[in-house]
Formats: sequence, structure tokens, C-alpha cells
Amino acid sequence: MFTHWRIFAVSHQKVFSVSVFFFFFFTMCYCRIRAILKRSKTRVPLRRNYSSPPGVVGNDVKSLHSVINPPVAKIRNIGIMAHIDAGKTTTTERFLYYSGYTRALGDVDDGDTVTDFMAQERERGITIQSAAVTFDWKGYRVNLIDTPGHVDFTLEVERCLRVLDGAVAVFDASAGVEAQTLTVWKQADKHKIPRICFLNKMDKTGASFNYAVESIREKLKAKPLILQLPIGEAKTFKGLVDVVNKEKLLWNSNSDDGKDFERKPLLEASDPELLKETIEARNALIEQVADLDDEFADLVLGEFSENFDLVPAEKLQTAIHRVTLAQAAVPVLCGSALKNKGVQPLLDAVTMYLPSPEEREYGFLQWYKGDLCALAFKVLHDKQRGPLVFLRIYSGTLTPQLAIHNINRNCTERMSRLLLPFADQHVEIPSLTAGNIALTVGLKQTATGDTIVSSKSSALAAARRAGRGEKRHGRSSEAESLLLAGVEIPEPVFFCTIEPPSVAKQPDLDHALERLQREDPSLKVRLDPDSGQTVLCGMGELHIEIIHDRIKREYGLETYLGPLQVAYRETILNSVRATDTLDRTLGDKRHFVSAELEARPVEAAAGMAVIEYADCVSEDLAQASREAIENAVHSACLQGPLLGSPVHDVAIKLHSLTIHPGTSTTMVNACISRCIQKALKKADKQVLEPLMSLEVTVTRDYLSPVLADLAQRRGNIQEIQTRQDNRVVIGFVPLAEIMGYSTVLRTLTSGSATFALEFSTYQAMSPQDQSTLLNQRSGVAQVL
Ligand SMILES: Nc1nc2c(ncn2[C@@H]2O[C@H](COP(=O)(O)OP(=O)(O)OP(=O)(O)O)[C@@H](O)[C@H]2O)c(=O)[nH]1
Repeated sequence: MFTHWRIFAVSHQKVFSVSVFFFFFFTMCYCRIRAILKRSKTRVPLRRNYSSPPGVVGNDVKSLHSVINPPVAKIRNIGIMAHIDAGKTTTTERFLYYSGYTRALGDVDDGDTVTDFMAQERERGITIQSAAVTFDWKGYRVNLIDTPGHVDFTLEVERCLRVLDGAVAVFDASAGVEAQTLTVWKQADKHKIPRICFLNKMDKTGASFNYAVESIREKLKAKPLILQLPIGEAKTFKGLVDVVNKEKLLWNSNSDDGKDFERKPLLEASDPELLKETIEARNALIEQVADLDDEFADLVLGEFSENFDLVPAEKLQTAIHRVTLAQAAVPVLCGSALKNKGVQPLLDAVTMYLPSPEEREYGFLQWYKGDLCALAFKVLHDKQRGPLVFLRIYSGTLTPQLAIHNINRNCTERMSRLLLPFADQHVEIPSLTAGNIALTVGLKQTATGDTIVSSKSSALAAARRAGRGEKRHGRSSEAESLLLAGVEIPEPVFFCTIEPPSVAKQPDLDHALERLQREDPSLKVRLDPDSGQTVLCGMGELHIEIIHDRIKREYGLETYLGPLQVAYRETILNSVRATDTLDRTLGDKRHFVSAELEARPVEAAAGMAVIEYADCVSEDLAQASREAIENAVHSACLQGPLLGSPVHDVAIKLHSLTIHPGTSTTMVNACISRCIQKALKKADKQVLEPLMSLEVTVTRDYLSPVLADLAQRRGNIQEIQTRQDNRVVIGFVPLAEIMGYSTVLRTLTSGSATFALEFSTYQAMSPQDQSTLLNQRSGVAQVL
């Protein structure tokens, strides 16, 4: 199940007002302290000292051309993933600075980071779009994707994970594993991504290395390999111990950018205690790795059984690499990105322990035999250049002006330019080989999730080879096997109407929405059949707010949003039968359809309606009539009789059907549709509402008012955990009750609490709550 967490930091800072709508909207939405602080700041100029094409840059900033097409073994495609605010963007900024691609340290709080380049990201201090940046580190080429932490953009994370070979999971060392960490961790499990953990914010009050490691062990059920130990914690944090090499790394307190640090062997004379602790940690690490890797176990037990201390660092590192690649354990490192400590060793670990593209197993590569095979994982629209498509190249080479074949859309199109992505700066390149991430210009039809090959004949040849391979595995569809799996798109739980400033601007709005949908498959747009209004469906309040903002900024359209609504569903509780007959003469032609069907409830979470035919019906049903019936079932179930919400978890069984010869399929469709509506109306009906898992982190003093408030919101508390000095309230609450919760929580706790929401499931409303809801909607809905 795709999970969505909604994370909110609350603060007691003043709520700003931008317009009447925004005032209303934000009082019911969340607001974040950093966003507010930033809004009250004088904006700094957005441009940074980016690396740009050769000749333009200064001596201290490297040219990207030095790292184009390195050997595959030297490529690392990695992502940074974490709970919101753990420090992904700050860590990425340090990567770029230490690797020489930026001249100044970017700061999310100043809104001048390279990867958060959208205006909204810089204003709010959050990552919304993932950004791909390319840099080199000690001879390795690193393609890095900084992903959003906020739940509303989880799909963005999922899209990126699909094309990564490894990931760095960043943690706030004072909080350990948080709600969204669990979600992204599960996503990485799903895509089998090897990862390393970085315990960031070791300088922060409350930071605890042991606590964070324990939470990785307990909550993520992962096996942490402790490769570093912190020297000091919180205010006293000043450096690290490299357990593998038995060295201490101390950052020069006079250096304000952390470039300057010294690495010294731990000696009995100068650091007896630290050395003892390190040897113990190293021995434990060796035992742990030996347990997980037979080759290393043989080596250790053979040559070094008497004294583990003599195991060479390189042998241990190679074994840790294998164990990481097998996802048997996760290396754990620590530091403080903000205070510029521990980032360079983290980069070393990325190159040392995370896999190169050729170390990952991609079974489909054998079908292409070196021909082009790539996956489009992200589409952006650029005003000047049109659609920009990000491609992960799995095999073959991309060059500018290349014609490519899109298997999903069965079309051939030509790309005009090939670029290397460097946040919002793109460098033109002559070619790019397998293992890389490329940005292409000119592909107008390609959408997120499409598989790209060099030509139709190459696709056919691959399909033939795949067919041979697939038969052995008993699979049937050759074409399907060629498609690199796309991304599972979750059902949106929020919706609202959107209106252009005037009717004349409707086509402009449609155009903007079409483009935004191509970029963001989690955004759904539909037309309300009753009101004719355009409806936006999104993953959360922030998601819809950002879309609204982008339409204004990027397309110059001031649109009006209706109130945000929860996406309810409906179902039925008992089996009912209905009959219907449609007998019409149009011109000189008689159309006659008569049907009897049964609607009955099926297992919860079965999804949209299941269609069944009695034997006597299915025997001689023409294909065209079958299609008309299926369309009728799906369209009739889109709008239930209670709230006009989709009807789920029902089966429709057609018991009898009479169609006179010459009757049009439109009439068949109309008759079945009417008959289903009759049946649904007759049945006992049930509203299903989205239920969210909730996690509130609050200090002990404010626990009681938070619990009392949740009780009023139909909250169901499962557990209250202790996390350092805080209490973590875990439970479930209906989405309808939690809208605008951030404002309430901020008031209740003087801005000291944070909360996270995850969509859990759809649950049946109690008869009392259902009738309250229907009464509220009585203008538009029929009361039970
Ligand atoms: N004390 C401390 N604060 C840090 C550290 N790293 C980041 N921060 C702060 O934490 C906040 C969040 O940092 P970001 O880098 O934006 O975190 P993120 O994970 O990219 O956030 P999203 O993209 O919004 O999910 C900012 O105020 C940073 O200045 C650190 O090592 N120590």
C-alpha cells in the first residue's frame, strides 16, 4: 500500500495574510516556522554561484565536463531521503560545496540552496520537487537526487527511488526514526535500494547517537553497522571516530566552512579511553559483518581468529560494501551538516559502500544487448524549451538529435538536445552512456514512467528475446515485459473546485492543468458532471496549495479554489436486485434492452466495482455489448446515491439481458447504468471515510490538552511512547476531523508540538456520524 504521511511543524508565529483566500486557507492549513520566518525576511537574491559551462566559471569551481561519461564503476546514482526537516537539502548543499561545484554554502533558512530552486521551495524552506544534481567526488561521478520530505510529495520520492542505485537516509539525531522515515524506508525496501544512514544534527540539543541507532534497529528492523562514533554530543559535538580505520576526525573550530579537518590515528598514549571504545566497536562490527558475509567470515576465522584487531581496513570495507549491496545491513555514520562536520566522510562512504549501476541486477538488460533502454522518471515544462524529460539510461547511449521509440505510447519522436542536470542549471553535452541520468529536450509525448528504446525494431528484437526468457518463467505478455515498471499512483484524498478568472480563460487553465498533470501524476483533474466545474484532486492541502500557486506564477492565471473537501466513498451493506427496460424508437429503428442485475457488497478494500455475468448471459454476449456494460458499470459507480462519491467494494452481477437486434450499444449502456442506479438506491448504504494514522510529538506538559482535543475529533489513541523528553501520541483520526489541525495544535502547545499524518484506510462511518454528514450536505445529498 502506498502510504502518505503529512507532516506539520507548528509554531506560534503570526499568521500572515496574502489575500482573502490565503488568509482563509492558511488558517485552516498548517504553517511552518521556517516559512514564516523566511517570509518576514528581506529576500536574498536567488542566484547562486553555480557551476556553468567551461570558460564561464572561476578556477575553484570545477567544470562538469571533467566528469562526463566516466567508467560505469565510478558512477553512483543516489538519492537522499528522510523525514521532513531532517536536513536533506543542507546535506546536499554541503556535498556540492565540498566537491567544488559551488563557491558558497547554501542555506535553506536563507532560501539560497541549489537544489530547492522553485520559488515556493525557497520561500517555504521545503523541497517540493526532487532535483537532480551531478558532481564528482574523488574520481567518482555522483548523480544525486534530493527528494521532498513532506508527505504530499511522496510520489516524487517514489518516482526517484525507481531509478536510483543507492540512497542516503538522513535522520535528525535528536528524533531518531520519525513517521516519514518509515514511509520512505518502506519505499526503498520495495525498490530494493541499498542504503546508508546519516545521523545528522549531532550538534542539536537532545541529539543522541545511541538513541537514534536503537530506533533504526527497533522501528526499521534494520541491522545498523556502526562505522563511526561521535566525539561529544549536542553542544559538545566536535568530531568523529572512524571505527574502521581507528582514527579520529576533528574539525578545525576556526574554519567556518568545515573544509579543514584533521584525521589522526587513535593512540594509546593520547586517547586511551577512546581507543578502547573504538576497538570494542570495531570488533563488534567485524563480528556483525562476518555473520552476514560468508567470504568475510572465512577470512576472519581463518587468518585473524586470534586477533580481530589485525583485520585490514580495506578487507572490512569491501565486506561492508557487499553486505550493504545485499541489503543485509546498513552502515551508520553521523555528523552535523549545518555545522559542517562529517559530510566529507559521508561522501567517502557513498562512493565506498553504495553500488555502481553495474553492481545492481537489472534482468531486462540482457534483452537489449547494448541497445538503448531508458526510463523517463520525471517531466518538467520549461517556458522556453518545452518539456524537459529526465531519463535514467540503463543501456546504450543517448546523443542529441536522436530519434527514440516510446514503448508505452508506441510512438517515435526526436530529442533535440541532451543536457546534464545541475539543479536549475543544465549543461549541454554530446553524449551520455548507460548508468547515467540525462535531461532531454524535444520529447513532446513522453510522460513520467515511459520506457524509451532506440527504435521500434529494437523493441521488437528485445521483445523476441524477452519472449524466449519469459516463456521459461511462464509469463505471457511479451510487450508488457519490456515496460520498466512505472510508479504506483495513489488515490488522492482531497479535492476542491478550481475556477479561472473568466470563462474566456478556461482554455488557458485547461492548458496549465494538462501540463502540470504531465509533470505530476499524483495531481488528478476531472470535470464535475453536475456543475461542469473543474475539480482538482490532490494528495493533501499543501499539494493543492502549491498547484494553485504554480498556476499563478508560471501561467499568470489568478484562479479561485473552492473549499477543500475530503474524498469520501460509498458502499452498500446488503444484496439487492433491480430490473430495467429501455424501449425506444429512433427514426424507424426500435432499440430494446431489458436487464436484471444484482448489486452486492464484497470484501472491504476490493476497490471499484467487480462485474460478473450469469452463465445464461455470458454465453452469447457480443464483445461490443460487453464493453458497453462494463463502461456502464464503471460510470454508474463513479457517483453513489448518498454523496455522489465513488462506490467501492461492490459486485454487479448481470442475471438476465435481452437486447433486440439493431439496438445501439449506447442504449445498452444507458439501460444498465439506470438499472445499477436503481439497485444502489434500494440497498442499505454506507459512507466510507478516509482514516489517517496520526503521530503527535509533544512535551509532557501539553500532553493532556492534546489528548482531550483528539478525543473530540473522534481520535482513537493506540499508544503513547516516550521519545527523549517528549511524548509521542500514536493513533487514528478521520481526515475530516483533522483538517486545519496545525493551527489548533499550535495554539494548544504554544507551537512546541509537531505532527505527522499517514493515510491508513477507508473506514465505515458510524450511523450517527454518517447522518450528521448527510444532514450537513442535505442541500446536495439525499438524507438516509
Ligand atoms: N542543528 C542543526 N540543524 C540543521 C542541521 N542540518 C539542517 N538543519 C536545519 O534543519 C532545518 C531543515 O533543513 P533542510 O536541509 O531543509 O531539511 P530537509 O530534510 O531538506 O527538509 P525538506 O526538504 O523540507 O524535507 C533547517 O532549518 C536547517 O538549517 C544540522 O546538522 N544541525
